[in-house]
Amino acid sequence: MAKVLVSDPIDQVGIEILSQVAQVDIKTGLPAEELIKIIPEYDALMLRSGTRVTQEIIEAGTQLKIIGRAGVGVDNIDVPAATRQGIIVVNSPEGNTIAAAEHTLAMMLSLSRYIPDANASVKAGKWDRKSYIGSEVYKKTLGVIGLGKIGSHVATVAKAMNMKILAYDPFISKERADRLGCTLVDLEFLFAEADYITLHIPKTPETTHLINAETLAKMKPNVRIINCARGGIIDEEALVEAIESGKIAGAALDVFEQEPLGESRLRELGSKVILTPHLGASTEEAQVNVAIDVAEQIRDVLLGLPARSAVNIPGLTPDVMEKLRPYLRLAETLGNLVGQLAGGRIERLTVKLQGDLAEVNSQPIVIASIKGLLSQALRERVNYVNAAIEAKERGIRIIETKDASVRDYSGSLYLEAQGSMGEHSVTGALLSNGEIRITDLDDFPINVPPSNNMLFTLHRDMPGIIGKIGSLLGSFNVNIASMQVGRKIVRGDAVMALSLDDPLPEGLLSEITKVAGIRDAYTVKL
Ligand SMILES: NC(=O)c1ccc[n+]([C@@H]2O[C@H](COP(=O)([O-])OP(=O)(O)OC[C@H]3O[C@@H](n4cnc5c(N)ncnc54)[C@H](O)[C@@H]3O)[C@@H](O)[C@H]2O)c1
Ligand SMILES: O=C(O)CC[C@@H](O)C(=O)O
Repeated sequence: MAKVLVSDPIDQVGIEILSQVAQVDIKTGLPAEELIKIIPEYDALMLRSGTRVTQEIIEAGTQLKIIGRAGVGVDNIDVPAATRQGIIVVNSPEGNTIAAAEHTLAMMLSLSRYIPDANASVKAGKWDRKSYIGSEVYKKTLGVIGLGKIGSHVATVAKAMNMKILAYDPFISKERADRLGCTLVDLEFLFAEADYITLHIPKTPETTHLINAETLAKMKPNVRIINCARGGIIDEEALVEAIESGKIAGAALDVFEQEPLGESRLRELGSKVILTPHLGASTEEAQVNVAIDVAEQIRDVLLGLPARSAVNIPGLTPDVMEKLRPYLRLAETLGNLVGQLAGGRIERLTVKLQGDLAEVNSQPIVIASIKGLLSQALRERVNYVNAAIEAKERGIRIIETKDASVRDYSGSLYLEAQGSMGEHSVTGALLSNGEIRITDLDDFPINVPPSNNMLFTLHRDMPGIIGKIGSLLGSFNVNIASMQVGRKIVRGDAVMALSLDDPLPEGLLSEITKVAGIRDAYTVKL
């Protein structure tokens, strides 16, 4: 039975889903060394933001097939390291959107009305109504940085509170911003105009310390900043100075450069600052949503099904995957075949989807073709996750084309590879019963099923040559299962495709190439 390690607190509903297919061990708060020690025995790892999945942990996870992040941000997982190792990383892109957006709005209102401090004061026995004169958000300007899922919901609710919304997001269209009632602006304008600034962007090299001494200096003195996105987008030192010196009015932070927050001057800024311990996703509803979303994906992957929200492979719904599965098999088989014909060092692979196949999502088929192409070199190390990256690292140029006008079969796949043994092409199609047929080799029409041991020859179309090859194979006790010849013109060049019951013995291939009229011969294992 597969084994899943749950390394952060996850809602019970997720554990129940995982338990349908795996032994589930819940071990939260493990130090990194401990995790490295035990990870080799697990097929899957499920976590929240509390576990940092480093390259070292990933490399130790030799059995790992999937890492599931019960939440959105995967910045606590070394995704490139997982991709290199062929491990799928999945998340829950929408499960906690509302929770994080509502936390943001709660922070904005609490900051404006000093609610945490006023509450603490009453609980301390006081009745102080003078110290907590707040300000309204009504008719104020909210600057939303990052108009994705959470930013959009924040903007929609803030709009209903009659706030004017400015948004900065270089990847969002004006039409989408218009539909949300937001004005897309550049950062300089947003900094200069906003009374509240809220961050809803991922932490990337470009967004790290986006809010720093220089950008803080461009803001209004009454501005209040809310960060429920990721620690490190704000330079905390610079923020503390700006609040202390009165350059800005305050900040509400749910996320920090270091989590848990250690010693920090942020704690000393009184009612101008609200701090919560990364609670954006902490609602019952969100925790159920993300637990179900991610546990289901882990379960499916352990059952050999696709994941719907993989961050490092194309996400495919099970019904689309079901339809594509026979074509993925076709692509892998042809990739493997053309890779062996073209030789070890492949420089280029062209993948052409023809006929009805030109209508489907090509990305998985291209990836399957690459997987097949690299399978001789990498064996089980290559999979759908790392095939593209492995090809890139080997400098293989991938060209993808489509031609809906090819109508030999309802859909066919053409692969052409340039490698150390020259350029070769193969075409294949599926019969109505799902069987694969190789329908073309180096532009010669044939019609053969793939088999474990195959022999292909390029020869002159002349009497006796087929018999000679047959006798030669017979003299080495190799049984022929099927044989097909393809030619374009009579007595011109032709190809012969043979399925063999036995592998070709050492030395036989060079004997075959010596037969008069044979130009080339290739043996292939599929
Ligand atoms: N506090 C929490 O518990 C909590 C919960 C959920 C999500 N989050 C975080 O909130 C953030 C937003 O999540 P989401 O689900 O809305 O993500 P999303 O992907 O839907 O939206 C992110 C938006 O940021 C934009 N963006 C990317 N780089 C940008 C840049 N340099 N400048 C401006 N915009 C940029 C993207 O175009 C996108 O529209 C993420 O960092 C996520 O990790 C935090
Ligand atoms: O796990 C959590 O509670 C935080 C989740 C949040 O930061 C996310 O990115 O989804």
